[in-house]
Amino acid sequence: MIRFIDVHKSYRVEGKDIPALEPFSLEIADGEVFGIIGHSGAGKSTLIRLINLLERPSGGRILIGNTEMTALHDDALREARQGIGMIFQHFNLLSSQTVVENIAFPMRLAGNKDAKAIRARVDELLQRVGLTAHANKYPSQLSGGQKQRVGIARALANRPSILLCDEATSALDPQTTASVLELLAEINRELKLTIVLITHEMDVVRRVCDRVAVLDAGRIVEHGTVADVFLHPQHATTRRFVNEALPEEAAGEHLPYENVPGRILRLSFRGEATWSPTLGRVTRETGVDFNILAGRIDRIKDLPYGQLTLAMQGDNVDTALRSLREAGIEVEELAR
Ligand SMILES: Nc1ncnc2c1ncn2[C@@H]1O[C@H](COP(=O)(O)OP(=O)(O)OP(=O)(O)O)[C@@H](O)[C@H]1O
Repeated sequence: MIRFIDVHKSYRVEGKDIPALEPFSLEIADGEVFGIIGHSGAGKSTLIRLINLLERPSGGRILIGNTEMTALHDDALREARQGIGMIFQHFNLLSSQTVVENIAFPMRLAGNKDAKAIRARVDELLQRVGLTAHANKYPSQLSGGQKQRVGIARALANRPSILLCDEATSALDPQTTASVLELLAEINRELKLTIVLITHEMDVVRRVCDRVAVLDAGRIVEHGTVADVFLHPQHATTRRFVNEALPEEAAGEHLPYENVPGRILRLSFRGEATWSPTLGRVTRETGVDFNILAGRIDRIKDLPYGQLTLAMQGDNVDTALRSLREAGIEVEELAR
């Protein structure tokens, strides 16, 4: 578990303390993929760099497991950092070194002198990230997606339990982004390591994260499971991010309802409820009529979900809504 306890951070600029992160406490569980989303300048890089103490907090404590990171210095800190891998937006590879040498680098840095063992580990990592055929190339001979795969292999070299991803897909096209996110999800599943990623794209959060925190001007304004935050965003900033990831019409938020007869409802289905014919059953049983105004079916990580905006009419609408809720469908009334 990564724990931030009453942490805050200011930068000293020209003799003045400029706050970058307001005091916050946060827990990130072992084995989860945790996303931090925010606009430029919100404090994402600062927050993620606090975890491995690339930035020291101005106050508060940061713990990883039972180790208080904020109490460590020098050798102890260097050792603790070996348990934390990091990948970057611009990859940060050594341009004069081959793929193999780049991946071997952190093992050498950690004092490993067994060339055979290092090479065996590099080969294993090359296979994991799908770059075996590119082992002897230099970074300039690789595509952006391949460079990030080298970054991932290098970050995994010393078998960390935490992987930090600093805008790892921001420089990649959508298709390459999807394949790198799929690789991160696979690593999380198979190696059970904790992944903390920062991004300004809700779609990245939707594809791989279990939970998310929304940062706005140095404050965590909302956090929770991705499904909760995605389907019921509370804060204006979160709503903007969600709407960027979805065509707004699909959520049915701003349709001209005035001329539509009936009560305007938004139904959200999660998991198994997405596939079961509950709406048909309930409307048959209660004799209500409905008219679909907007809708979508998608996935949040591995969870299928659907949202339908509809107008419902009839004498038994309240009974129908009760039955839908009992069947695990969330019902919001948008207008009546
Ligand atoms: N080394 C520094 N010295 C002074 N101020 C800094 C420093 N690093 C960051 N800041 C300031 O702290 C605030 C948060 O910056 P941070 O880089 O953490 O945001 P971010 O959300 O990662 O933004 P971006 O997506 O643009 O990288 C900003 O106002 C920034 O100008």
